Amino acid sequence: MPSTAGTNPHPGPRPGPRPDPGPRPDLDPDHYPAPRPHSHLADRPPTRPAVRLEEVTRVYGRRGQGIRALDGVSTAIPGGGFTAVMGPSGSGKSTLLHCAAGLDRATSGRCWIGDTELGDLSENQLTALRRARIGFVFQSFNLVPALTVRHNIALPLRLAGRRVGRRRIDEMVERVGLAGRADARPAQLSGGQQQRVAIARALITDPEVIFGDEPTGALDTVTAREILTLLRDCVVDGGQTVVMVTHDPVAASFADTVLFLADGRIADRMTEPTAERVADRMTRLGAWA
Ligand SMILES: Nc1ncnc2c1ncn2[C@@H]1O[C@H](COP(=O)(O)OP(=O)(O)OP(=O)(O)O)[C@@H](O)[C@H]1O
Repeated sequence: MPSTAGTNPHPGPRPGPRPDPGPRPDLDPDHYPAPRPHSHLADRPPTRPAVRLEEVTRVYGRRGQGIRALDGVSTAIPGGGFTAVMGPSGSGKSTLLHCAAGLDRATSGRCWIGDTELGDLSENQLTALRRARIGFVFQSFNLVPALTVRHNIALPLRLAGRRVGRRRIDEMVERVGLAGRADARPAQLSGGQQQRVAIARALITDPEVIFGDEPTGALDTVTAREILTLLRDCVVDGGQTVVMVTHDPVAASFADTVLFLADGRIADRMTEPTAERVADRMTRLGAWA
């Protein structure tokens, strides 16, 4: 999906009323229809947080003297919801994702997946937790080129020493819309199909949380919408929790909640987002100045 950064007609905050810039083609609902209504959470009883951060800081550099990428972030992400994380470049989105997912250690503060505090875990325990309870989807797909679709999807089960049931893999292949392509290798698939494999691989262990770092960043608009719909289906139909970093307001509009980061802090939180409201909030954060 092309970033909206280069086409934003409202560069940076400015004093006084803004002139009407006319419609943004990338936010035109006919061009890019809105996702399903954000109503499914309202029908459910409140769930315990799937991910929780308490006063988390992450400072890069020697002896904590360097860049403060996260600066006292506290948030609870509900289970069974779709949360997008947005913010200007360098605001700490990836760092937040990495700390929350146990790919990086916070400098101070505490992070939980469910009831498990990550700071209490050894490296081996953290690796085991990631394999069993977390799925990842990246912008660059990160598939193993030599392995078929089926074997890529089965990989997390093999790494965790779990049984690989052929029927389960085939069901997963079908669920992500790749029936008939199970024996293909990644190079024989389109970008969107490769991301479907990556999502199936993330889902195969039935993880508590799927973290996505710009999962649609390398895809065209139509394919991105298909992938976002698939992720949303994981939440609405599968009861999964998805946390996704994105730069794209339209992608964020597929989420139930958007967290906005600025300078390593949570600057705002929006429920039932629309692309227009998200774009407006990002503009006011100075994201596209
Ligand atoms: N390994 C690292 N070493 C030093 N500084 C880092 C490291 N990783 C990130 N940073 C710095 O931490 C800050 C936050 O980076 P981060 O990648 O989390 O931001 P981001 O919001 O994801 O940015 P982008 O949207 O550009 O991907 C930035 O100033 C970045 O330069």
